Amino acid sequence: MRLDVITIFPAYLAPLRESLLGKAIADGRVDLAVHDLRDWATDRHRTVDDAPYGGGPGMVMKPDVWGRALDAVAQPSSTLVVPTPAGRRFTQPVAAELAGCAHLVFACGRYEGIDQRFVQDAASRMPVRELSIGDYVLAGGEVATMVIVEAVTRLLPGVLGNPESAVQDSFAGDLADLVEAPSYTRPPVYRGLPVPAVLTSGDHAAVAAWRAEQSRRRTTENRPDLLIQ
Ligand SMILES: Nc1nc2cc(Br)ccc2s1
Repeated sequence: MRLDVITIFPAYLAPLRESLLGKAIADGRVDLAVHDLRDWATDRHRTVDDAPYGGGPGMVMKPDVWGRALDAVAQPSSTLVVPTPAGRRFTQPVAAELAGCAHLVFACGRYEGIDQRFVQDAASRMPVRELSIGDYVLAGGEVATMVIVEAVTRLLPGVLGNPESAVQDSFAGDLADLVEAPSYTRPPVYRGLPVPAVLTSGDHAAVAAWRAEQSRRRTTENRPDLLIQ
């Protein structure tokens, strides 16, 4: 998979080269390039924004600068991902879908967002996914891009140390609409708190049943919205 990220704060994306994704890049499983949007600005001030038509607070990012940037990195197999609070919800199934893409281009908006004509024009020549990572507003799309990139690339073959982990994730595979059961490891007693006895019983069927019940209990307590579908 190739990832191109376009942003006015390239340094913000530095953490993507750490940990699992950093190893996937070193192993050649993922190609990552981060680009400074201002490289495609045409004036000496490298301007990327302007006042909003129709009035209102803040500034809007210019479509022409974004259009030139996308033209420079796009390939026939590209999918454009635009993190935005106004987008469709980014979920584990969406992460799995994006993990099947050959090339993802991330457009990190700032200010009041990107002129919609950039998205409209891009959609005439490639798949475009406007995605929300949650019902809150960040200062820009960079953090949302890192969330999406991590959720997607951990699903790629060979990136996760133990691919079984992805099957037992919350919201995925066996737990499609449930959160995962709580996890425990040594010591057997921590500050007077023992590990649930079933987990040291050696009875795999009992452990599986207990975990399924714990997933249902936790989902009911923390995410009842997942049960109404
Ligand atoms: N939750 C999110 N907030 C924002 C803000 C901007 Br500005 C750009 C993208 C996103 S995604």
